[in-house]
Amino acid sequence: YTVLKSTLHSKPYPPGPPSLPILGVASIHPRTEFWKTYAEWGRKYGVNGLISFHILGRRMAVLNSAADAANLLTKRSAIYSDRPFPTMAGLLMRREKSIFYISYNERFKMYRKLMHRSFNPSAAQMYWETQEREARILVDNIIKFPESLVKHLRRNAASVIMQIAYGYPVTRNDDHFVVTAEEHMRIGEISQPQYRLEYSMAGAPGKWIVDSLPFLRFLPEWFPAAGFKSQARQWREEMYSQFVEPHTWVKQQMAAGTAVPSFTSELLRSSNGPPTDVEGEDLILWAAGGLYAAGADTTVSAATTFFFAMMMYPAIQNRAQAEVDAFLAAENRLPTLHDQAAFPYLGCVIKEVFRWAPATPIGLFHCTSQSDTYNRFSIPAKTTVIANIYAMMHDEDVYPDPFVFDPERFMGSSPQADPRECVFGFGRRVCAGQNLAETTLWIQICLSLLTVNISKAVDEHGKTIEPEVAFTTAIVSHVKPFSYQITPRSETAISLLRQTLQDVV
Ligand code: HEM
Repeated sequence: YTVLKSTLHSKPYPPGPPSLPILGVASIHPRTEFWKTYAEWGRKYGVNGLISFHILGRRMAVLNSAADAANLLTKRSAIYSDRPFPTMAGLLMRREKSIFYISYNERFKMYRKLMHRSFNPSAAQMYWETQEREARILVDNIIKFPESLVKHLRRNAASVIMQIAYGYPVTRNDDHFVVTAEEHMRIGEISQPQYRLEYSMAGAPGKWIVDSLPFLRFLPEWFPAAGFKSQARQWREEMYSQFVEPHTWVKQQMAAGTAVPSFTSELLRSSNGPPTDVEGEDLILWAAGGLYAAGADTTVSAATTFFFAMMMYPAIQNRAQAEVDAFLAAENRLPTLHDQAAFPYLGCVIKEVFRWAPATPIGLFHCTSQSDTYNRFSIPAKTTVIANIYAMMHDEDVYPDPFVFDPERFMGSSPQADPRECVFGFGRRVCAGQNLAETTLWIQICLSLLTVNISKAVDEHGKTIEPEVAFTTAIVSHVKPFSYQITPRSETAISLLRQTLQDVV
């Protein structure tokens, strides 16, 4: 059908790898780190990296260059700002109001307005105290229990997000709200049904026959082969209650006069926010509900990459530590988010963390709302459009020696392009929490550099264990588990840290 359509078209689709009728590239599509394959296909078959292909009839276009992403996703955002909407994980689970799935419509614009009001760089300063306090708790935990580094990073990200979204402090690893939010991410909030991804029970390809044969959705729930319908209903209800429970908690806190300022409480309270009638409240509930899935895992991925990179590049760790040590010596206090400008090298380290191993290598998929023509190619309506952020961040023309972790790229009189222009996505769907992500990471990284060293682990014969540089395949990709050693440093910084933590208690 697609082939026929292509031949009938006056303009061809962008070129792509060899493809079979019906199956498309399904048989040659890799299961892991397919962003590397997309980059390769872009070089082999593409026009400046632009390629397209289909999988089981669904047309996909991959943008391997930042220029194409800017030209289409940003400059033509009126056409390129929808999201693909899968049958099982989207339609049957009624996720059309989810910030990840919602089309580019009036309700979507309201979400973005609410998030912008609360998360723009100046408004987001209201969360700085929380981010700073949580970062101090994080570092204290890392010093005490270094073997659980990633667990601490997870708990920290969860706690920061839950406080931003609901003013809800997470004090235990088995916190009810966090456990259910994690479970629902696994079910499928940012699942992409074309792929086998970690967080995609609802979106796993081939798992739900209704994704291939959408008309089956009309079967009644009791029909023998329609088990997917009751599963969808159960997940839909569970995921909805995951949004309702913390929202209701905020309302109880507000009624009792004990609510701390948060995204939800400020909007429920604000006179110039949306009217808090049933409809307005539903908007706030769905906007806040997406924050955990969007912000927790991504932040953990970037923070873990930071520790991994510092372990792999000790000279860079030393140089970043020299900068934070000089601040401590001059000021005799711990840095806060107000001090960001005093750490130029640290700023470059963070940019390089974003570039070297982008947390979302293929971003979140966009979808065209109408057909378009780009250069001499046709991009039909309902094409899934993938920005290959990984490829853009490893483009040798933009970043020479792209696999080397080198913050100096961003220094001097002709710095290389700022990765933040790409790693947070594009156009009207660009990450709504970019500033929050950057500040959370900044304070975590700054305090970690001051207080701990990370180095490669040593085996029982005293031999250094060389870690593999390997990443998981998922919408949010993580460096694979690695051995390391963490040791405390700077007694002055640690005693200042413990002092401030006591003040908090
Ligand atoms: C290192 C951390 C993060 C990275 C790398 C990241 C990256 C991204 C990317 C690539 C997208 C998709 C953009 C597109 O479709 O073009 C996105 C969307 C989004 N992000 Fe982030 N993000 C991070 C942290 C956060 C945080 C902390 C929050 C909120 C507190 C957040 C909230 C969102 C939301 C709500 C969306 C959906 C926007 C939409 O569909 O309109 N993100 N993010």
